[in-house]
Amino acid sequence: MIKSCELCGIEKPAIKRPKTGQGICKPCFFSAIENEVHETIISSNLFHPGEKIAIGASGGKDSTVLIHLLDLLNKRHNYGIELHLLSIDEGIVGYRDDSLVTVKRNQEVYQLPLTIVSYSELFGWTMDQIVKKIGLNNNCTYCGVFRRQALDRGARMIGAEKIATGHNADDIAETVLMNLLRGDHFRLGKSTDIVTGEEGDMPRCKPLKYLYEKEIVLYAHYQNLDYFSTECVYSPNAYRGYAREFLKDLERIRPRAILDIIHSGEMLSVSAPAPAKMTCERCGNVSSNKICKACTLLETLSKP
Ligand SMILES: Nc1ncnc2c1ncn2[C@@H]1O[C@H](COP(=O)(O)OP(=O)(O)OP(=O)(O)O)[C@@H](O)[C@H]1O
Repeated sequence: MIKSCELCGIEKPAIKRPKTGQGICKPCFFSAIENEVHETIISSNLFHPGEKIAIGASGGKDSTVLIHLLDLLNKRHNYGIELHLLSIDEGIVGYRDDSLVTVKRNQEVYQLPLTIVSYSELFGWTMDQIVKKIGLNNNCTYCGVFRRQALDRGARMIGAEKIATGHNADDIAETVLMNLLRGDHFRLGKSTDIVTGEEGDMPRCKPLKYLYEKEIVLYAHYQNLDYFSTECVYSPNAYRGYAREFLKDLERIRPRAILDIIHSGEMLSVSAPAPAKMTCERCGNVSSNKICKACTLLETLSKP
């Protein structure tokens, strides 16, 4: 006898759901993903009517699924939010220029406004130039610090109230593991927050916080979404790579491990007070010190 979908009991199962192991049909899989993200948005009170949300659009699978879901759920459930795509061009030839072409195609599909800001216009350096100058050792640090500030400045430019990024459950569980291994108890406490930066003027939220990477890939595939799937041409973050491999091994044995790590992270309290937010004396952007990390890195680049 052919088994039917474990959710509706009618259709033929087409997918073994990575998160639960259930054999389900495509329509039930789509509903499960869409309802889970809606539930996350509502239970965490992520959006308010009239808000402009800048979606960090990199052209990759996560942010492409994020664009698709926010557009769909905003219409389906009348959130009353205005969506605006925001892409950061780090200046990596053969990687970001190609992924931005994908973002532009999606802008047409979803008919959403798109703003692109580049490292070169904001900082006077492209990542290609930075790598030429400093090599492949510390380049991810520069890229991460600059991207954080570029997203903030881009979102302010377009008049957004909040940034939404495509960070998924795997990304968050990896970050919990990395902070645990580093003994970084302050970041450990913050790493599972669904909204961060509320103390500053540009909060960030992660509506895909509970979605597994494998399910995002399946959703994008079965919905025929247009995304760019090449890895960055520069060396990946090695430490995160180890955490990722470990997490994948755990997931193979016990798929719930990803959610359990997130829940453990959520339960760990932070004993240290958050560093006070200041304004960088040099560039005027948000900082935890007198001079922000981006300006400090720019200073090192300007040295011969
Ligand atoms: N160049 C960029 N421009 C705009 N947003 C970005 C950019 N890079 C990353 N982001 C945002 O940060 C999120 C996490 O980025 P990360 O580098 O971890 O990429 P990822 O996990 O491969 O995500 P994606 O599949 O969306 O590229 C992305 O989903 C996106 O919302």
